[in-house]
Amino acid sequence: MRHERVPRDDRRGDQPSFWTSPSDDVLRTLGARPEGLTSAEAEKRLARYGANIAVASTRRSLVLKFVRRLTEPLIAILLIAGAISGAIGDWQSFAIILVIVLFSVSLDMVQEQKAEFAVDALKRSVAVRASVRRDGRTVELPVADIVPGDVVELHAGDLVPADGIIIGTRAALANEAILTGEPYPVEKRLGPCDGLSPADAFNALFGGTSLVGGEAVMLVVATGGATRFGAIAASIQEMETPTAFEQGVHALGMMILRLTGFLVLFVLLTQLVKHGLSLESFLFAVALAVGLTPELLPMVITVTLSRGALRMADRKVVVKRLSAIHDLGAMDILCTDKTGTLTEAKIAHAGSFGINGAESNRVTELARLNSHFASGMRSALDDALVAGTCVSVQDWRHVDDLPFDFNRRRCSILIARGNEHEMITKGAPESLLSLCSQAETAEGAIVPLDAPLRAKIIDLMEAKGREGIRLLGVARQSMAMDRDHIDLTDEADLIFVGCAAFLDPPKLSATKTVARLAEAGVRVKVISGDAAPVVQHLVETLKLPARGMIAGEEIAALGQAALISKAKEVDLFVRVSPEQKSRIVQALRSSGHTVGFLGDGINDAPAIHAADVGLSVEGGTEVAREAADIILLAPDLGVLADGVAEGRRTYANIMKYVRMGTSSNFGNMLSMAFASLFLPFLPLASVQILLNNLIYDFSEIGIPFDSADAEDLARPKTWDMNAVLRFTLIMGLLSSVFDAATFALLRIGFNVNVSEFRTAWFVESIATQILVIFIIRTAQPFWASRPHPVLVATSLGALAVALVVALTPLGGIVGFVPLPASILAAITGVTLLYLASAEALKHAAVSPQRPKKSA
Ligand SMILES: Nc1ncnc2c1ncn2[C@@H]1O[C@H](COP(=O)(O)OP(=O)(O)OP(=O)(O)O)[C@@H](O)[C@H]1O
Ligand SMILES: [Mg+2]
Repeated sequence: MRHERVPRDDRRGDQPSFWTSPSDDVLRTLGARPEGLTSAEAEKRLARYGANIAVASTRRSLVLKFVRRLTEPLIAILLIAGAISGAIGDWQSFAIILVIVLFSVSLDMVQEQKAEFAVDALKRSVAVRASVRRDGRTVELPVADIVPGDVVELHAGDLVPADGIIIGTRAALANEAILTGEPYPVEKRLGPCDGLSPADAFNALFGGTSLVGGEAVMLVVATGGATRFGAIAASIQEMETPTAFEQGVHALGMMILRLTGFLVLFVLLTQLVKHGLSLESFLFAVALAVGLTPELLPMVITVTLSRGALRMADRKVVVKRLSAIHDLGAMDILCTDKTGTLTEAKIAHAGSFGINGAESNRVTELARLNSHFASGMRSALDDALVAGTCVSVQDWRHVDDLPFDFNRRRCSILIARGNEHEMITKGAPESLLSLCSQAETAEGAIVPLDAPLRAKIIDLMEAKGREGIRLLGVARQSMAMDRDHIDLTDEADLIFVGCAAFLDPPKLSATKTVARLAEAGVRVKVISGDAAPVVQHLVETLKLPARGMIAGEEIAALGQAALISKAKEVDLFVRVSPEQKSRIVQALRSSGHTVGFLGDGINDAPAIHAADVGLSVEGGTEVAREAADIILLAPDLGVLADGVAEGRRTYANIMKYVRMGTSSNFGNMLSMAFASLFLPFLPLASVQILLNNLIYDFSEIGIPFDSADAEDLARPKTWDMNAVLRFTLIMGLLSSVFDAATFALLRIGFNVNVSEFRTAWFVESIATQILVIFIIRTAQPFWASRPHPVLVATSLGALAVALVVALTPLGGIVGFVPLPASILAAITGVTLLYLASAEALKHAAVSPQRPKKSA
């Protein structure tokens, strides 16, 4: 086996400032070649350096997860208490506790694990890939497979997959904001570089940054955890900030936890005072705490969201950040860019016109030369231009160019032919026109660009725009022969030649989608870099219900406060820069809206990042897809409206758990406190409480499958703590009243003994807890909304198991006794009465959510 020369240190590179060495030296140290590694070499290196993943996954193995759950304080105490009872001879309790605990812990875990696996597979399907030279060819590989020594080809819009040194470049511009905070792109060129600081390293690219212009070939020096900034970058990208909804659920969980703590202490104290210290009452208190803690909520949220993600995947929507599903359901404003989302992005060059409005080959020729020689970011407009043949490309030689950027909205090239030296600029026509002082006529004469001519050209452009034709202005200037470079000051005093025209058919599915969204309470706003007439025409063609328009120029003059009020009123934003896109999103968010942003370009990435829910499309640039939380695989926008419905359905189902959990927990707490005060014995043995908890958990497995009522899907929904508290108080009190009635009935009415009491109480408690789901899962009368068969099966199945355990000789193991028919009949009566009261009271408990104020 050939020994490979590779850097010694596996983790943090022993090449602290690799960019200070000449690239040949770096190639040699890495045992690499400009044409790339072979697959065999790469495989060896992968084994040695590990996958190129900046932050090792925190996902634990199944066994570790299991152990971690068993060592959670409550479960641990329970197991110890169980062991003590085993030690003093009550081995039966010990065995039962052990079985129940193991069973319920595995039940949660298996569900969670299954869901996570499925979602991980989905995420991998949209993972970032990179073009790598291997075996003398360029192949697309998952970023994780990249190793030191690899040669990676990068284009504008790509993410830089690892740290490396540039060995080839064409006007590469990198955005390193994620590392340096500097929003403006920095130029990258060949080295070596003297500066020791990475900020000086003009010849290096760093993992986590992105290429926003030009092209670069990079030799990978460090991967994964060894990258200079990779770890930071990845943690920024991967950070899942909890949504308002998750925070709400968490706050609620904490509140229940504290109440449970109080209650358990209270029960322990009353037992202590009444009966002195006993293992039994201690076990009872612990079992109670286990039963009452909302330990299932996190698992429930994961499982419900994962199921939501899987269902969305069926509709060709991949969810990268699970909690984005909530945001999608809560979203009340969707911002979208134009090309590729509202249009087909099948851009075709549809001729050109000169200053008199007549068809002009000259303009087309100049535009094509510009597209051909421009080295920066290429847009679909360039592709459309160079798709046609340009006769004179061969004659010209590239001298210099000023790449495109989204703030100038133009690019210039300097080319030479014989003794000609020409600068050609193309870009957003109205701003290009303002840089011109002369114009070229169809006959080739240069005339002054006076006010009437200027007005005529503007009229011409607006007329084309109103027909939905996109335009790029073309201007030129002859330069002195000794000029070998151009800079921004040269973009002045130009000669206007005309405009190239483009067509991009509107996406007809957008009309229906926007209508569906509007019906669902989501307002759509278009945020485009294009000109006002084009956007206006598109909006009219698609019959979008949009009002008001504002241009980037005006936005630049607005303070944030003014923008906040303006952004709410206006639906169309034109000629906006990438920074303005994200400013608009932030303004909308700060006025209380939940904002989505759908875009595909480099210029959309900041806004996608700034939104509550960032959306991109399969064909979008890598940076946009990386910034997005959700990626639409199908070009049809209809999936978006489906996604919103799915988000709301998921929300509705989680609310079912929350309601079930809070009302029964709160009710049980009150009842237990009450029982331990007034009963001469414990209302349930500890194993019975655990069994109750287990069966109840099982009954809820079906909830993520459940369908939601049309009412739940109609409006954006957000977490409302007051509504939850209101529900908890009303429904919790109701269940306590019925518990108290059952106590009284059993003790006074039937004068039962301890075992009979516990059996009857167990049956009543589990039946009411399980069956009430059919009442509270819908705001309609329960018979009007049909539950999902899986939910029916798990609920009734769990109830059947509970009844079998309690009412057959099997129950003897956990201390149950057969009940006389009269008691059974009475319990059935109480349960039915409870369900009827719950049905009657639920409208008061579920206060209808206040509709969010619309924009
Ligand atoms: N290759 C190019 N050369 C010169 N100018 C360009 C080029 N690409 C785009 N422009 C100019 O920059 C403007 C903004 O670019 P672009 O249309 O991609 O922005 P956007 O915000 O993504 O718009 P959209 O809503 O259409 O997706 C264009 O309208 C055009 O005037
Ligand atoms: Mg765009």
